[in-house]
Amino acid sequence: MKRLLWLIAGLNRRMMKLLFALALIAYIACKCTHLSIQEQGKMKIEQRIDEVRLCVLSHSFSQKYPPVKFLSEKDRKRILITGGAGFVGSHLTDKLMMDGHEVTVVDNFFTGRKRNVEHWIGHENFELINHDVVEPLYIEVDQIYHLASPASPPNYMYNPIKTLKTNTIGTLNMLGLAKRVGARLLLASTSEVYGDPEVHPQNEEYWGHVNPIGPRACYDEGKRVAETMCYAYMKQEGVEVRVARIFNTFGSRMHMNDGRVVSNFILQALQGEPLTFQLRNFSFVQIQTTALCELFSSDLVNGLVLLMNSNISSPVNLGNPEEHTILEFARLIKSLVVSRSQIQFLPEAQDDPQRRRPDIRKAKMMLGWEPVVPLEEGLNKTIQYFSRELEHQANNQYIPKPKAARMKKGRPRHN
Ligand SMILES: O=c1ccn([C@@H]2O[C@H](COP(=O)(O)OP(=O)(O)O[C@H]3OC[C@@H](O)[C@H](O)[C@H]3O)[C@@H](O)[C@H]2O)c(=O)[nH]1
Repeated sequence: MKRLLWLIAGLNRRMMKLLFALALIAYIACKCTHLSIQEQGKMKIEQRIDEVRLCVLSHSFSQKYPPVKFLSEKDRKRILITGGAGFVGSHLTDKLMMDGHEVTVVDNFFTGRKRNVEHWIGHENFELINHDVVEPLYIEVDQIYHLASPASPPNYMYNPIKTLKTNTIGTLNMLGLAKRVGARLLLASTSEVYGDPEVHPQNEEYWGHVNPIGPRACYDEGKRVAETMCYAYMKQEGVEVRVARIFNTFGSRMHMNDGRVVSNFILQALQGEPLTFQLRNFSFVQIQTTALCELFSSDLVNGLVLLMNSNISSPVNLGNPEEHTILEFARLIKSLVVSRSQIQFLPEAQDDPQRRRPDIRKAKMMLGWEPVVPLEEGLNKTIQYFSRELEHQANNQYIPKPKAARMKKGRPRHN
């Protein structure tokens, strides 16, 4: 009996050990399975992140940018364009990007628009900064194209104090930057420094005829003092400067509300509105003879790049010397658009220059530059652009109205 009890006890011990071992295995197995579920989950998340990353990367690789030339480190420049999202600035951005440079666009989006440069966003050579040049800027660059300023009369007259600040403090800030980093600065000046000229055509030696207290003075005098600042920095601090005196320019990416004559006429013709022709007196002679010179934007951009990379530090006129009467412009635009719009004669605004035509002999001789785009071709491209813009706006339920040039009165906002 004793033996039997001992045998049972022995068996129980063995059973106990066996059971204990089984429990231990089960516990470990359970733990392991639990860990692997967690790990599997973690792996799954990591896998998902990798997939998304891959998707983003492949998207950015497959994103179509306009073709960009490859430039070696030595030839590739770091270029700042102030006002680079505007009408002229964005075309300049396109050219410099396609030439293979690194371009930083600075714009406060008063008249510039992201849409003008959105096709470069994400490109490794491109950067867009929302910044007002009235505030200092600290970046490393080799060249500065200083274009930031409203350029059309209704826009620069909208807030004259701001226009003055942009052209004075803004230019000082950019010249300070150029001095600090040893960059060359090109100022986008204007034919408006000649005011209402008493000589015709205007060459770069002419000092101008500007009313310092008139409605155009914020821009005219602002640009005149900007030029003065450039030459003070050149003489006193050795900053390399280039000054382009830009005459009337038109082209795609002009703002719908720009208010200059070509964009107004095109928009009015496309919308079947009367073409607003502004005149000092409505005599037959004036209607037939009031003349206009208009440069197409791609010609201007080529001139700006040639000037920047030249050794000419004195001012250079960039404009189209080909004169057409405003009536010719109106008729040509009407026929290209096939529009039934009438021509409406409006009284001329105060201080409008009577006649301006660039003498471009200096640019021809020293830069080998002259306009090459025929008027009709430039107008057709601009008309196509405005048609597309109108379509886009209509899809967004917004019908823009051309701005009646210089008729604006009232107290503008000041900041
Ligand atoms: O709707 C309009 C607008 C303008 N005009 C006339 O067209 C002529 C040109 O006017 P714009 O508004 O196009 O341009 P402005 O010549 O006055 O100024 C321009 O000149 C040089 C550039 O540097 C500047 O960007 C811009 O201010 C003026 O005689 C003006 O009275 C019209 O007949 N109808």
